[in-house]
Amino acid sequence: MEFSHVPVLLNETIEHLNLKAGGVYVDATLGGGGHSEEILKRADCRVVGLDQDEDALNHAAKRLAPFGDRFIPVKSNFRNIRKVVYRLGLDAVDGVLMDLGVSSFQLDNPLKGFSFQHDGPLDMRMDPQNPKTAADVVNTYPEKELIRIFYEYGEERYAPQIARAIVKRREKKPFTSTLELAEEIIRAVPAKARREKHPAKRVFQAIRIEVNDELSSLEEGLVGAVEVLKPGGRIVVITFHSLEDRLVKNFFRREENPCICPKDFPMCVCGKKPRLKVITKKPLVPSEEEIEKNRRAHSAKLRAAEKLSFA
Ligand SMILES: C[S@@+](CC[C@H](N)C(=O)[O-])C[C@H]1O[C@@H](n2cnc3c(N)ncnc32)[C@H](O)[C@@H]1O
Repeated sequence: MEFSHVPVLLNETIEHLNLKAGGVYVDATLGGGGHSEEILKRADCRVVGLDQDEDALNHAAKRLAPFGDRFIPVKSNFRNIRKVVYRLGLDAVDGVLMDLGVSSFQLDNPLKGFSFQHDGPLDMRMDPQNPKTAADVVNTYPEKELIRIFYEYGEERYAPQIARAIVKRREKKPFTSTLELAEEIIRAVPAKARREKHPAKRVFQAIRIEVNDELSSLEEGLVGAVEVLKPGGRIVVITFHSLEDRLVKNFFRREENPCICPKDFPMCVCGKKPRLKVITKKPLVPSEEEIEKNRRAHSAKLRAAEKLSFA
């Protein structure tokens, strides 16, 4: 299968990473290697590229082979960024990029089971070694738990109706394919909801987040990223839905202003010191021109922050 993924907010990412010759940058979501390639072209630096999907990693390693030992591929979840950096014998790095979610390659490959439009196995694992698949979630989670996931991770208003329909149907025959599930979701929502976005979009997002434990990975990855950054180093995060964006925004805010003392205290006694300065007070979004060329970019938001010198 052809690997095609157009990097989102490419110039904005490069600009906010503030690249310098001799620097070391972690691309924590290597994917097709588009962002990494541009980083390697724009500065005489090194890139450590992480992905939990071995197919993505192998493809990107081939694409970036011309850069020789300036590119270091590592199969890992970015929640382990600290371990990866220290194992490579590095004390700290100059920048970290996270371009979240799945790549077009993963979405368009029916065998990975991410798409509600192409039929494939109910899988959705970015890392095939992860024991939990989408089929496990859909066929074994209690109804209450499905409702919670659809509400929390999909912000799906028809969560109870969809969860009920899934549980009723699986009692007769467990779900095995993406289209079976998508069709059941379509039947479960009221007719007016079928006219809006594809009714399965939010539920598929929710199941994908659950299968890959995406929000905890992100939280842990952000903590690790701040720790491995050198003073003055930058972290750039591109998100694709409001849950991720809120998590990043709140994390950056807490790191910029961590004091937990009551507001009426004359001075800080909690001792918590800021570690980041937020560079993007509002998130950057793609231009209309970029969205026209690449539909996938339409929900992207970029936030960047810099590690403080005394952190
Ligand atoms: C949106 S794509 C990145 C595309 C890339 N920036 C490019 O230009 O081609 C996201 C990639 O990150 C990987 N990924 C997502 N979450 C991850 C995590 N927690 N740890 C490691 N890799 C992750 C996915 O497998 C996918 O290949």
